[in-house]
Amino acid sequence: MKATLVIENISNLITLKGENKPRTGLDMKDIGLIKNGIVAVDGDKIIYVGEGSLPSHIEINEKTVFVDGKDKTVTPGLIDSHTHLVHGGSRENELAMKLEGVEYLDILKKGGGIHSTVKSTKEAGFEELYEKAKKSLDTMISYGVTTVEAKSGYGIDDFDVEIKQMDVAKKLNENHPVDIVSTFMGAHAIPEKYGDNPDRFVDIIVEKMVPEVSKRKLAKFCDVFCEEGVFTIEQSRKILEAGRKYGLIPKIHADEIKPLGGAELAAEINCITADHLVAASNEGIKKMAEKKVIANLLPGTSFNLQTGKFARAREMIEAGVPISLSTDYNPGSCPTENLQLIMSFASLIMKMTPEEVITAVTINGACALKLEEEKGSLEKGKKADLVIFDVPNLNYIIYHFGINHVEKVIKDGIVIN
Ligand SMILES: N=CN[C@@H](CCC(=O)O)C(=O)O
Ligand SMILES: [Zn+2]
Repeated sequence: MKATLVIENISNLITLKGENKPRTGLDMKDIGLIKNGIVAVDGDKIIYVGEGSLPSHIEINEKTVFVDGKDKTVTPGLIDSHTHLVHGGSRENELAMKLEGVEYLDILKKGGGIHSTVKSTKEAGFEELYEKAKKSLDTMISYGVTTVEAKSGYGIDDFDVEIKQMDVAKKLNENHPVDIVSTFMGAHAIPEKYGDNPDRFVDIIVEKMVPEVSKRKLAKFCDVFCEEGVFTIEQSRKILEAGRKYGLIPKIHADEIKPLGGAELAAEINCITADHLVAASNEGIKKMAEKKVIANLLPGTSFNLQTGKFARAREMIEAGVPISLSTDYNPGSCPTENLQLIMSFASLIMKMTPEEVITAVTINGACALKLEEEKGSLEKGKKADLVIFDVPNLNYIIYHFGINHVEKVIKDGIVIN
């Protein structure tokens, strides 16, 4: 077996090795740490992970690239499994309102918030959206993110705009080193013209949009903003079940602000993830644990919305719910691409340990995107997506917060920076 790339003398090699399934409870602390580790890669795949030097069956030659990992911490490529990557415009105009205490759902009700980004996304051409999202991806990869989920949802009833967003994501996936997984989220807000009859819009999503998205293979997942004043539990169930019928795996924005029962619904219909969950009930948490629905937590959103309320990560972990963590990058409720900052919030505010945090943004993030067979841990046969952090240990990444600790990213076996 020949190695095209070897990362050697790694002071802290965090492999996350283990079963390819969502990690829960104490398993979230088991990060497969190897001191003085070594990783060998052939092309875009890992061929060896171990301690010390390479075994004799791994050949090297003059073309093999060597990277020194002394005093570094190496992890699998980070996975940001909840973003609204492709959108037009920005919403810093909402800051003054937020500082005055106007709530997120009230801004939305008045035709701002998501509706204002719907307008900007409609006005932006394909190239403009592409370049803007590309810039965000460049930032994300510089922070160690090698796989990103991207939702539509700023076209809502304008299906051409929904398709434009997913086409941009598709082209970026082809051209940019970061892997992008698409989610159809036409059910992101009730369009003004359906204000009196939201069920009519639900029917359009179910009867027209979902079959077309599936036919054109534009998305892997289907998502709904299940929230007071947005989509009800019944409407969400209807949309997600229609999605599943057409091969789109269900995800749900659940109990972000009001405890509507989104967590319970996620368990009932076996969503792969329920996201946000700030207001999730005890019963919802219990049911998610039973069904092993991943809680995709987004503490950057709580921080930015200034509600002072964060998802109950500790109770979820103790109940046996698998946790992933994401930025929720979007222009309104969480305008940041920085997943390392989210990792610090998860620990400093939601009291997750550094081990639980790294599990949440690697193997559990991979599970949140159903990519666990190829990503999320450093093991033979998996994709050679790795991050070299210029830090003496894992705790340092979390503790020394707000700056970028990445020294190099390796994507598909290629050293990016
Ligand atoms: N809550 C709904 N959707 C996004 C926000 C989108 C926006 O405000 O533009 C979220 O996950 O936070
Ligand atoms: Zn979201």
